[in-house]
Amino acid sequence: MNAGTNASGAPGGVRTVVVASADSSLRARLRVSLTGLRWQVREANGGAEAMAQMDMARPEALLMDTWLPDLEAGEFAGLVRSMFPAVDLLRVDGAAEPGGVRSPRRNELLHALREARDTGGVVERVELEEAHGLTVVPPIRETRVSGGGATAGLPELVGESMVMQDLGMMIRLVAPRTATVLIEGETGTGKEVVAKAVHRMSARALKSFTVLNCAAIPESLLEAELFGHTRGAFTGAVQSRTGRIEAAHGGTLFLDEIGEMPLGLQAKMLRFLECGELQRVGDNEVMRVDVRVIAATHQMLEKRADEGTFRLDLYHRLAVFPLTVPALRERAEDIPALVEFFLDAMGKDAPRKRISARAIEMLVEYAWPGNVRELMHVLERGAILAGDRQVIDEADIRIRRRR
Ligand SMILES: Nc1ncnc2c1ncn2[C@@H]1O[C@H](COP(=O)(O)OP(=O)(O)OP(=O)(O)O)[C@@H](O)[C@H]1O
Repeated sequence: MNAGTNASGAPGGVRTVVVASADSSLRARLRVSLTGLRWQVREANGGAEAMAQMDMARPEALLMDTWLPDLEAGEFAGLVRSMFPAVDLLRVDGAAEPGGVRSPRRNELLHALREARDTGGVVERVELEEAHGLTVVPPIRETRVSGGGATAGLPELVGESMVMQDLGMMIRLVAPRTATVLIEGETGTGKEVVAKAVHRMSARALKSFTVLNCAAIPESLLEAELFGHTRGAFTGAVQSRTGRIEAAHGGTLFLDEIGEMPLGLQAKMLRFLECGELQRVGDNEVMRVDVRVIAATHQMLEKRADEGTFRLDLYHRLAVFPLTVPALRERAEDIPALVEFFLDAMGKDAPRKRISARAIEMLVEYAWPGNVRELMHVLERGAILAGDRQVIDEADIRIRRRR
């Protein structure tokens, strides 16, 4: 990211402003006023899109609505402050976010805001909505919301702990962009769930989500599996084959256990990530494909890179936007919600079971080395052990060791 710069990327020194609002008529009015004042306007209908615009356009100022559909406004403002400290951040109600820089042309921005309001702006919009019983734009909330907060819109990711809310917010920020994502976390924490969520919330959502587990394929076959091969390229290659990268064209490729990729193949992967070009094994022809890569690892890749067992350049290329999925023991408060989620899921095939308070206590106290996957299996086993009883109790919970 081009964090911390406000040098306008626009030609000829034209100043750029990003307008972040879900209200298209407000954006249109602001565009008219600001263009008249010789500002180049970049519009965004939510926080994630605004971050992408800021990254590309390096604006001098950001005008943000007091409510955004995807990110809590106070949190969004905090993120902008930390990533783009030199940007003048103003709310559309004319209030400046405290503590930030002031654009030399702040007065022009305030003038444009006033004009936009006078021509059917914020105040009238609220009045109109109230009069018609429509949703009223809520005031800016500076505190973190729980239950429907940052993980709202991510139904596949159960958990409302702070760490999961932070993760939810990062997912929503990166999803609409093309950046490569590296997901780190212990085994069973939900790295694949996170990768799918990034894909689902991206513009590629209707295209394929292709998974390749680098640890599950023998080293000798991995290159051909990823890049494809021509007929006769190697012994046993009786016909040509499309690789997973090519097959994922237009969509997302999820490379699980990327740390297991052999060093030689890492160089080829880096070339692909840098220029989007690939060659099938045994082929001279170069193909261009458009694939977003999301990689995951349970290993400390940076440490592996320092030790020389993983290419440092590939690590940096993958980790353009790193996401860390927290271990379950770091968010034990999510366990009751996860338990209900899994009991609901199991209740689709068999009578839905409940769980006793003491059993929940045991689950909350346990350290979960296998994370969410282990929790799911412990519950499945508990449900079987409970037999005809409707309630899973302490005796049905078989866990290997306590904290
Ligand atoms: N936050 C979550 N909410 C609901 N289900 C989850 C969550 N996290 C993980 N799961 C479930 O737990 C199981 C393991 O998740 P997943 O396969 O994504 O983990 P992983 O980190 O990719 O594992 P590995 O390191 O073994 O590849 C899956 O069945 C997944 O659906």
